[in-house]
Amino acid sequence: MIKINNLCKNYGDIIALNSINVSLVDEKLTYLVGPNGSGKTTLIKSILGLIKISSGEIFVDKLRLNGNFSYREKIGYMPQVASFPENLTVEEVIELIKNIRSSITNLDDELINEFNLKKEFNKKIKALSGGTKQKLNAAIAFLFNPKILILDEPTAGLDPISSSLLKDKILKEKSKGKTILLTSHIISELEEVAEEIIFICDGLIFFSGEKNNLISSTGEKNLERAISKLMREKSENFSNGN
Ligand SMILES: Nc1ncnc2c1ncn2[C@@H]1O[C@H](COP(=O)(O)OP(=O)(O)OP(=O)(O)O)[C@@H](O)[C@H]1O
Repeated sequence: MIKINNLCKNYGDIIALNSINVSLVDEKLTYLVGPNGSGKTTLIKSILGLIKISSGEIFVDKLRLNGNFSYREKIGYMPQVASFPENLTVEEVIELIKNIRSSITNLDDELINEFNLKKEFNKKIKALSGGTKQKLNAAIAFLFNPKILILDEPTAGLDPISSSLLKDKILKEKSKGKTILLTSHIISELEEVAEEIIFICDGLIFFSGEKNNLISSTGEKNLERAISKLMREKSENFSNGN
């Protein structure tokens, strides 16, 4: 469904993505993991067409991305930090986005209800707490029933109850056959939901495959320890100049 060939992205002298080749497995939940500054958000933004890639190809449902953004209708995106118009109310923001995507009618307002967002409907965005803004961000990502979900640090800033509600929703959508890509630094929190892992470091992909294969290849007992081991190895290699 999403296939990436030789993707490079430079920001001036910084090589954020260095000839990446990777595919997302359809109907699975892929966990994109790597240290700070490794290229995760750049990869996500490349798939979404939010940045201009330096070279390479990205295919979504066999369609090569070439400046036509209609494919984005298939994707629900939850950015790391949402930027909604500060002077609109929560309800106005939801209505605005519904109007923009008016062709999609089978809306999924489950998270709006689960997060009890209706009680915040009359508040302006600038008056929301960080966690409530994050709940709105999540609710909008799921609202249009997309077949692909891209979630950048989805549980960051959420209290434990809201975080569990969101994890349950992610699992529910996965069981319906959605393809999900998510990032998080809190590995233990999302270990249970992950099936496939992409490990990225310094713009290079060092592992892409099943979670259990990664754990067994490192000889560790869980994903958190396996990823920590990989990160330590990579940082030692870089400091040794390898
Ligand atoms: N707009 C930009 N201009 C210049 N450099 C950028 C820009 N965005 C990202 N970078 C650089 O690209 C590299 C990859 O950044 P990216 O945000 O993709 O990392 P990340 O893995 O998402 O990090 P984090 O886990 O901290 O969110 C970093 O070196 C970063 O400083």
